[in-house]
Amino acid sequence: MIKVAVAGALGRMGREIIKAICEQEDMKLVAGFERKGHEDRGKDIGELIGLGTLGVKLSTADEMDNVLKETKPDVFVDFTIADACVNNVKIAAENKVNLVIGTTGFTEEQKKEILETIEKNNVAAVISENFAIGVNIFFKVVEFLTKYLKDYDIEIIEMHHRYKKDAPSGTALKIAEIIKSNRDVELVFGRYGKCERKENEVGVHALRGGDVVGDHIVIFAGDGRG
Ligand SMILES: NC(=O)c1ccc[n+]([C@@H]2O[C@H](COP(=O)([O-])OP(=O)(O)OC[C@H]3O[C@@H](n4cnc5c(N)ncnc54)[C@H](O)[C@@H]3O)[C@@H](O)[C@H]2O)c1
Ligand SMILES: O=C(O)C1=N[C@H](C(=O)O)CCC1
Repeated sequence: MIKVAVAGALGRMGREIIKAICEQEDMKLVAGFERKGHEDRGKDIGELIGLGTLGVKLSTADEMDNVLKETKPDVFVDFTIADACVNNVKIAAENKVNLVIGTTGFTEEQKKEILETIEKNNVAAVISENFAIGVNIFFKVVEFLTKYLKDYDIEIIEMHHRYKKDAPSGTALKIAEIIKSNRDVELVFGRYGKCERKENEVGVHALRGGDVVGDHIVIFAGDGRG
C-alpha cells in the first residue's frame, strides 16, 4: 500500500488528488494539510470534501513535522503556493518522504532551494508545472516547431480562472524555457505603449477570468514569404 500525504488538501487540486487517491486500490491517504490556522483543522477530510468519513483528520502546516513522523507516508504531494511549498518540501524531505510537486510560481532562488533540499536529503521527486499528458506532448510539439520554424515570431498566451495566484502560469514559463533553450530569444512579459517587437522577442501574456481551467496558446507567426 502506498501511503500518501497531501498538502493543500482543501484546495482546488488537493480535493481532486484526494478523490483520485481514494479510487486507487493500492493507495491510502494518511494525512492532509492546510495552512496554519485553518478553521477546519481536526475535522475529517473525507467529510469536508464530500467523500464520507475517511478517518483522516485535517492537519495544519505547523503540525506537519509531527504528523509525518506519526503517519510515515511514502509520498508527499504538494499543490499549495510557492512560499508554503518551499517550507513543506523541507519538512517532508527531512522526514525522508518522497515528493510530488505540482505547485507553481517559484522564484529562481526558491527552485534552487527545493532542488538542494531534495539532493541533501536524498529523496525521490517528481516536479512538473503541468501533469496533463496532452500538455507534455504539447511541450514536445513546441520544441519541434521552435527548431523547424526558425524565423517565425513566437508569442505565448495563457488564460486561467480568476482564483489563480501566480502569473504567468508555470506551464507558460515552461513553454518559454523550452523555446529559450532552442533559440536565442528574450522574453517580454506583456506589452504596453511604445514597444516595437524586436526580432528575437517572445511575448508571454497572461489572462485571468471566470473558472477557466487552463488554456495555453503558442502562436508561430510567419511573414508569408516562406
Ligand atoms: N502541476 C500541475 O499540473 C498543476 C495543475 C493545477 C494547479 N497547479 C498549481 O497547484 C497550486 C495549487 O493550485 P489550486 O488551484 O489547488 O490552488 P488553491 O488556492 O485552490 O489551493 C491551494 C491550497 O493550499 C493551501 N495552503 C496554503 N498554504 C499552505 C501550507 N503551508 N500548507 C498546506 N496547505 C496550504 C490553501 O489554503 C489552499 O487551500 C498552484 O500553484 C497551481 O498553479 C499545478
Ligand atoms: O489552475 C492552475 O493554477 C494551474 N496551474 C498550473 C500552471 O500554473 O501552469 C497548471 C495549469 C492549471
